[in-house]
Amino acid sequence: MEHIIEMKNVSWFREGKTVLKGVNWTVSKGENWALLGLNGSGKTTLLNMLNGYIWPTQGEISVLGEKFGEVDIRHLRRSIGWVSSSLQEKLYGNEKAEDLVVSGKFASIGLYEKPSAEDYNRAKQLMEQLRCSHLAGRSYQTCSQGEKQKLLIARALMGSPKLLILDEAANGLDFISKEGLLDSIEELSKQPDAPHLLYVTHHTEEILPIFSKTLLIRRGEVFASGYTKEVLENESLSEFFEMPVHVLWNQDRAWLSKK
Ligand SMILES: Nc1ncnc2c1ncn2[C@@H]1O[C@H](COP(=O)(O)OP(=O)(O)OP(=O)(O)O)[C@@H](O)[C@H]1O
Repeated sequence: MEHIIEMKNVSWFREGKTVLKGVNWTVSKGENWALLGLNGSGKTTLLNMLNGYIWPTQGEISVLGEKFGEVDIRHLRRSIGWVSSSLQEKLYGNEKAEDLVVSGKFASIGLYEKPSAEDYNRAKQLMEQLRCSHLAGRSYQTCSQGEKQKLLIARALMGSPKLLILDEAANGLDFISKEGLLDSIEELSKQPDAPHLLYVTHHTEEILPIFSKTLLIRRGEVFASGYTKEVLENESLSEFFEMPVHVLWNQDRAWLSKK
């Protein structure tokens, strides 16, 4: 498999509206990408498409080397983790943190078996890796937003995905929790068995240096795509936001202000 994601001229029309238009995008093996766009730019639609929940009106999609239309999408989904603050927040309540993490193994294959001691060991390891092992024994609903995000990432990793989508993962987090989560994501990316990461965000400064490539999407079209350092610069971002902005690079992250 050469490409992790390949979209060729992908469009999606709905209710007389063009939601995605002529999207060409290739994620090659070994790359971690950020996806940046304003509200309503088409990010969620794109993610729904990658996961096969919606079908392109035009164009071709391959994910993990499997071409849509020729592959059993439910099978493919087992290899894709999708952590979304808005979607998954509502799903769990009383469950203990470690049970929630362990359940990721079964969620991805859509059946429930009694988890083995080995499964719990793996869950513990993942919680340690994400620096949230102190949450064992706590019920999910009593955890903070930042802690919940880490548990949901650990849960997604339990299914050993090859592609992990982090969808507005730092939404609603305070400064400390956000930086803590970003540190964990950076560490995760350095593990030998790390999945390919796709980090979806509204904020340039959340794009860590591990995301060497960035896709800018605006009004359903690819505005720019390429090396993060080249994409996140004054001229291109001012045009992207249709407002003069200044980018300050600090510790390899792009901090934005109005000019
Ligand atoms: N099923 C649908 N039918 C009609 N229009 C839709 C549908 N789904 C999305 N849209 C429209 O397509 C556009 C893109 O929506 P999408 O949710 O993909 O944006 P987004 O980038 O994820 O936004 P946000 O950052 O606010 O979550 C919006 O204008 C939205 O109203």
